[in-house]
Amino acid sequence: MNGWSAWPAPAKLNLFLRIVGRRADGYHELQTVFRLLDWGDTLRLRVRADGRIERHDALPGVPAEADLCLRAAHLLKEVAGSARGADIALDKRIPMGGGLGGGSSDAATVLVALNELWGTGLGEDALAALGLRLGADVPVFVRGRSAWAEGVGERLTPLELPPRAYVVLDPGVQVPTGPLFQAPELTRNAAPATISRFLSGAATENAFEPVVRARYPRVAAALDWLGGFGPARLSGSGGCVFLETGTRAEAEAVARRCPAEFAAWVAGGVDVSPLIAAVATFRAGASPSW
Ligand SMILES: C[C@@](CO)(OP(=O)(O)O)[C@H](O)COP(=O)(O)OP(=O)(O)OC[C@H]1O[C@@H](n2ccc(N)nc2=O)[C@H](O)[C@@H]1O
Ligand SMILES: Nc1ncnc2c1ncn2[C@@H]1O[C@H](COP(=O)(O)OP(=O)(O)O)[C@@H](O)[C@H]1O
Repeated sequence: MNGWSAWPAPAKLNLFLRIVGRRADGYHELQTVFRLLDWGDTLRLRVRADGRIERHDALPGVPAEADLCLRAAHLLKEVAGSARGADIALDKRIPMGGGLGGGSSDAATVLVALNELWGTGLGEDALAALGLRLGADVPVFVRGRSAWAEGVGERLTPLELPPRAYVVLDPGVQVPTGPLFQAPELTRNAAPATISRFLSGAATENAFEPVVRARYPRVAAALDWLGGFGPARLSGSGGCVFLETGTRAEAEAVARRCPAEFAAWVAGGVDVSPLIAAVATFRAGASPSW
């Protein structure tokens, strides 16, 4: 052991996303279903005694002040008043700007893991509130449960969903979230749905899909190709798209046929994040790994 431990930062899919209003501060009220995946990034962390927070492998195009791993570590250190620091390394697998919540999940994992490693003792509610200061998608990853979400995504009701596999397709385009929420053609006043309508299969749309389809031809092409195998959907504000299947083998059969212009892989949906198991492992005195 060299002091490093490995912590999972899973990706998410939005199985449904509807925008039902807009707050006075310009943020949108939405309803969405976050499905956590058994696949994602890995954060490697090591406590430093000198109080410094160091990032070992900067993400291309992301300056330190925008890096969500660093922002999460500094925020926790400031709020909890910890004298300790951390070395942070990230094995990045989740495509950036893909609508799979990679940056948000990385931030949540840093908050949750450093809270353990530093012994700062914040509870789940306090960590979720800190996460919300970093991004609307961070609380679901802190709480670590697939969930029905309202508000800006922070009012969460955990869901137990049937076991499903997913083919996830990356068209190779980064879609920035902010401008999409500003799109004039976005439907932002839809009638609210209910959890039971979602569970019955009657609510599966994503409000961003028509906007992203029209603005990003490669995403449209990915939806069209995957749509040949079943109802393909956009995740979040895109650009990744996905298809739900009953078994992993079905998903793998589709992924194998993916044309070279896209990248495809297969992931399983989980009700509980692998981050929860990592915390339990750490509390039992072992080193988490993923
Ligand atoms: C669309 C969703 C669906 O899960 O995910 P992604 O596609 O980004 O993964 C989320 O709502 C995105 O959450 P997140 O990516 O954390 O967004 P933030 O960083 O908080 O916000 C980026 C920008 O989007 C706009 N924004 C975000 C959330 C929201 N409910 N209303 C908004 O209007 C704001 O202009 C904000 O400045
Ligand atoms: N650790 C990180 N991982 C990914 N993106 C990050 C990270 N830190 C900051 N960012 C910034 O956040 C933006 C959106 O990130 P990401 O979570 O990957 O996409 P999305 O919001 O579409 O799910 C990136 O384009 C990047 O500029």
